[in-house]
Amino acid sequence: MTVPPESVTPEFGPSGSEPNSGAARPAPNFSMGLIERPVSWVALAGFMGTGKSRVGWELSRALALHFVDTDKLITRVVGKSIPEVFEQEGEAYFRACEQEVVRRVSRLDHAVVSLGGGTFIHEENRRALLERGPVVVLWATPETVYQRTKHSDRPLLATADPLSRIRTLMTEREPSYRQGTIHVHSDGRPSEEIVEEVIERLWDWADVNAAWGEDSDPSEGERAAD
Ligand SMILES: Nc1ncnc2c1ncn2[C@@H]1O[C@H](COP(=O)(O)OP(=O)(O)O)[C@@H](O)[C@H]1O
Ligand SMILES: O=C(O)C1=C[C@@H](OP(=O)(O)O)[C@@H](O)[C@H](O)C1
Ligand SMILES: [Mg+2]
Repeated sequence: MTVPPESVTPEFGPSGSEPNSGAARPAPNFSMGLIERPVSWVALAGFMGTGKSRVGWELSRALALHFVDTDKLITRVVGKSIPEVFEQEGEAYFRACEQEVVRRVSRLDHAVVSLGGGTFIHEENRRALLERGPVVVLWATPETVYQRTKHSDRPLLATADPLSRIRTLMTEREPSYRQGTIHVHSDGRPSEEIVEEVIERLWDWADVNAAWGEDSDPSEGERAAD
């Protein structure tokens, strides 16, 4: 499976109204052809509706990195929407696709990777991602998730009582999400503010990594020539 060029485009928003086009965008640190960024690879995990796709896209713009949304990549490769994949191929097939995509995105560089809500639950995925680099987990209350997803077509929430489903699934998955590297709350906050916090926390993470002498990525926490 190759990574198609479409995978670097956002999955939301009409053209001309990209979420990060406003003045509040964190200033990218460009100077004399050098880009200052805390990391050159980062993944976003968390429950459905916490903002992984949106924040990931905005973060990729702020850090001048490619953007990959694993759900988008699966729909491109399989040629079906996520609800169609679930309905026609089954959830197990979708999870197998996710595993393959995780293997591939773990080998990428210069990328922000937004995962699907279930991707980080699978232990093998979690291990591969955490070995590759920092995984930022976005959090939101069940009520926020419900408000943000109620008009969407997420197959796991297509039930008579989606809020109860959200609560149950979130409780089940919480121990896995807790294993992320950095945790950021998204309730009641504009995405620009979340992106700013994520970048600050990534700098802190990169500083600590550098202090411990880890050098899995030579551009982390340094000025990287691009
Ligand atoms: N911080 C936020 N504030 C308000 N709405 C948001 C925020 N983050 C995301 N959204 C909106 O919530 C919905 C779900 O966001 P999305 O990025 O698709 O979440 P995920 O990828 O985690 O499922 C989208 O309509 C998105 O625009
Ligand atoms: O939580 C999950 O298991 C899922 C989350 C979805 O992604 P988002 O978290 O981006 O909505 C998508 O991968 C699929 O519907 C399954
Ligand atoms: Mg998403």
